[in-house]
Amino acid sequence: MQLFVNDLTVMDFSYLCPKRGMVGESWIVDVVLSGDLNDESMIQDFGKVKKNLKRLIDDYVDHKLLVPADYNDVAIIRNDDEQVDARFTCEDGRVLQLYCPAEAYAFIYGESVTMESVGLYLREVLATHLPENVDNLELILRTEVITTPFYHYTHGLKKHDGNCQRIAHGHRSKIDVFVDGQNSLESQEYWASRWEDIYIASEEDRLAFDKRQASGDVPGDQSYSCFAYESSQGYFEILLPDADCEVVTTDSTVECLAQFIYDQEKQRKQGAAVKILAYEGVGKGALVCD
Ligand SMILES: Nc1nc2c(c(=O)[nH]1)N=C([C@H](O)[C@H](O)COP(=O)(O)OP(=O)(O)OP(=O)(O)O)CN2
Repeated sequence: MQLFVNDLTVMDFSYLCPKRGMVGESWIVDVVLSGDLNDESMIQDFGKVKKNLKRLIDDYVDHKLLVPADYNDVAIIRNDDEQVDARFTCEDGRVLQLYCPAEAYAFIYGESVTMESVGLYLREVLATHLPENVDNLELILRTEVITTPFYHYTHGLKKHDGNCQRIAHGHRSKIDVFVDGQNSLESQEYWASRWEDIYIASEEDRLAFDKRQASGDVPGDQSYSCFAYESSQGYFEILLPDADCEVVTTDSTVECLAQFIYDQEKQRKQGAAVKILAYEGVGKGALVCD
């Protein structure tokens, strides 16, 4: 007998990719449990499946930076104070470096982070938390079907009192733009291109290179920026190429990003009526209009 739960949760995270750099993602999780019926004539109470498995997925992947532990150009140094220094060099030589509390990362076996490698990692964790009558668990990871332009972004919300304060977590997000009441595919494509695999930083978090806590030089081949902040989970620092960043003068909540896109579109469309629906992952976001 099998029990399924679709849309168990959405994992919002970022990962380091040899080709793309830092990629924000939102993956929907479905689960299938196989086993015998228990005393309640259930494989497991849906309430328990949802609560327990979602908590584990939140603990092990959600809002973390996923690092492919077997990639040949990643250096990971765990310091005594539980800060982890992760320096990742992409195939084209770009360096991405983070210096964050250990719980901000998940180290995934394999040379790259894929649905398959994350599925194996999670399955191993979840399998040890199943009741005795359940003998197998299948995880299905998938992305939202989006038929219009979308982008992948990574950010951190230093003022958030939960895990969104982690400096490198992200989302795969749809963007809807209406100009004079009409859907503007041109604007949507513009933002999907501008924010393809982007890191969104706040100007006030910029850190001078000589104040960095992470080890290693700033590469000299292209221009880099460093951003850092202290929040309730600890000290977070990131170094990355300027070409991979959008630096805003506000926080990067979805409300602020919708306003940023709105302001830019008002300039691009020279006074036309503009309406923006900016998403943060799946099924939620902020709306700004005239
Ligand atoms: N009003 C806003 N609330 C939150 C924002 C925001 O921009 N505006 N942003 C965040 C975080 O960035 C976070 O990544 C959002 O993720 P979410 O999955 O919604 O958060 P939870 O894990 O708490 O929700 P689950 O349903 O458990 O996945 C937070 N809030």
